[in-house]
Amino acid sequence: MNAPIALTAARPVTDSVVEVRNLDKIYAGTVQALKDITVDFPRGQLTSLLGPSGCGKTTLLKIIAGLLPASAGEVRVNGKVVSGPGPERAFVFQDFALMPWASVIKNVTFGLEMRGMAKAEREEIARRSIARVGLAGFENRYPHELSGGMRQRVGLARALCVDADVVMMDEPFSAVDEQNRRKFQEELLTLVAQEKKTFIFVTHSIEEAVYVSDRIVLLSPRPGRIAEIIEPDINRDGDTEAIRRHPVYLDTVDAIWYSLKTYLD
Ligand SMILES: Nc1ncnc2c1ncn2[C@@H]1O[C@H](COP(=O)(O)OP(=O)(O)OP(=O)(O)O)[C@@H](O)[C@H]1O
Repeated sequence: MNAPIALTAARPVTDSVVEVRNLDKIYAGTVQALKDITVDFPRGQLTSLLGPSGCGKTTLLKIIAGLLPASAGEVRVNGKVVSGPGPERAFVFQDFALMPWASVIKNVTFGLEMRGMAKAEREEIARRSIARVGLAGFENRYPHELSGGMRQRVGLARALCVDADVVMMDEPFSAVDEQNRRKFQEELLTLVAQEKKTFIFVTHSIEEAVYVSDRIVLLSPRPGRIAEIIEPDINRDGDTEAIRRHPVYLDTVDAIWYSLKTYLD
């Protein structure tokens, strides 16, 4: 079988927020999760990390977040070497990591409270970000009173309210049903356009990556290496529903599937 189309190769990055250089990760001295990863994340864009299960997507994201040390190589954010978490980076966890005993607003203000911000100011900021993710009116509810999709929004509101340059999301839509997943993907596009932040998004769904990403970093199976970097040439300014029927969307999904399939054969 021939590849359906050539993938649109990425252009060189001129303004990167995050620079990853020659990164290796070896767990417990034996499991090589990542090998010689060098990649740039352009400012204001959404970049997806895509690849088969176990290829090191979460590992790479956590190293960029400063939650996990690299075994070799380095990450720079706005030119500064990462040695731990920092206020310019926010992380949305796969399970949203909400505090079950705390209300929505308390969960959202947590990061600001850690920074020592006064209560009135942090609550005002939190209310704004809760509204931005469509949860106005739910400030005093508790996580167990919310659906999976709403909990996901709380996790996102918490990441937005710390006003980080870089928002990292680890499979944020994996716990919601297909209909909500589509809705969130559309909302994410609006958010990326409005927020002018740099988003790094982990997914193992090819369709999702092509739908939401300006740039897709395709990783090979473990040890994860950069297989390809793709920039789907899709205009995302207009009707978000139309993207899924766009010939470039369909061809790019096919071409990535073909590319990943070579690893499975
Ligand atoms: N703490 C750990 N100790 C040892 N090995 C680990 C550890 N964490 C992850 N690994 C291994 O490293 C590899 C990469 O894991 P990682 O979770 O980054 O992959 P992933 O691409 O995010 O996977 P998935 O799509 O299934 O979430 C896997 O083989 C995993 O088993």
